[in-house]
Amino acid sequence: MFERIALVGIGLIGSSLARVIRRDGLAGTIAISTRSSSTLDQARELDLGDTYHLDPKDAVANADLVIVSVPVGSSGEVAKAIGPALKPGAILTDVGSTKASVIAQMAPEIPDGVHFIPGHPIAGTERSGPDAGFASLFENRWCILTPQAGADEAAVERLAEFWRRCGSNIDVMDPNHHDMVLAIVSHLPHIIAYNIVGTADDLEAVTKSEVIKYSASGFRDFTRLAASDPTMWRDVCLHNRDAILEMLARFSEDLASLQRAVRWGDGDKLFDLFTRTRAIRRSIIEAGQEVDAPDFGRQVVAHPEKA
Ligand SMILES: NC(=O)C1=CN([C@@H]2O[C@H](COP(=O)(O)OP(=O)(O)OC[C@H]3O[C@@H](n4cnc5c(N)ncnc54)[C@H](O)[C@@H]3O)[C@@H](O)[C@H]2O)C=CC1
Ligand SMILES: O=C(O)C(=O)Cc1ccc(O)cc1
Repeated sequence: MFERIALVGIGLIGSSLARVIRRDGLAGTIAISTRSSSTLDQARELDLGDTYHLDPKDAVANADLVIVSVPVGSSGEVAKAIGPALKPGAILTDVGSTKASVIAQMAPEIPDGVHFIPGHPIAGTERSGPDAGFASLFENRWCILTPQAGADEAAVERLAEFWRRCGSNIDVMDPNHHDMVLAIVSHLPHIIAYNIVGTADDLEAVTKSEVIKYSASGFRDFTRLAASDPTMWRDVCLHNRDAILEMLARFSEDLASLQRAVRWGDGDKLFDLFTRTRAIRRSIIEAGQEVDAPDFGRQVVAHPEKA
């Protein structure tokens, strides 16, 4: 699909892209760049690309697709570094979990003639680093593109086709809407998981050992999310602040109402809520979304659009 693809950042997402691009022959050459030489060495040992560069300018020069896969707080710094080296007509995209902030950081650094089309694959795990990636990560998952008004339609379609070739379905969305939706479906669940595991960790040592011993009982599911990369999630919290605060406010109100139902023994209220939420999981399964994390055994049902 592309002569040369440059991957800036080669962690879980960058290395999964490298693997699927190589497996399916989506590029003539894969150029890899990352900040630390030890991570770059790791990528080389894993044979993820064709050329390896500590200076991202060397990776993006002559690339017709550049994919930035770094924590969202580093997007501006990366854009500043690569901006002057980007080829006119190239497509520049990212995979960041927040979109308005990434656009605000990157757009001013992009020269005219380069097609900047932000993106976000809704696919991942709690693992990080070049050895965590796998080629099938994006299969049957959504990838959201948030092009700015006036973006070149042919370039948007070319990027959409790239993601389809990686196995994903495409949605196009306004960046602020993206940030609001992702705050509730992804950012809040991670914050809640970090919080509950942190609360358990604050308990006395004796209780803590019981927490580990009996972790099969619900707590375990939270520990997977709470094991996610601290840098990535610090940046998500700092860069989707308003939407996360809005969702946390609603969450806290609902939690207070649940607390009241427990205190006053309002069984009907509890039963009604638990019945409503059970139906949500059923609809996720019916929509063909994966319901278990890869480590716990994948249950993937073909997406209806693809079936
Ligand atoms: N982990 C996940 O499940 C998902 C993550 N994302 C987004 O993808 C992006 C990357 O996340 P992961 O691959 O999971 O992270 P990761 O921690 O596995 O990899 C991050 C990579 O970026 C590099 N890096 C960090 N700062 C850099 C800089 N200033 N210049 C150059 N390279 C730099 C690191 O060396 C590493 O190679 C993040 O923006 C995240 O929000 C999107 C979807 C899912
Ligand atoms: O591991 C999980 O359950 C995830 O939720 C993965 C994930 C993390 C961040 C994203 O922006 C998208 C997907």
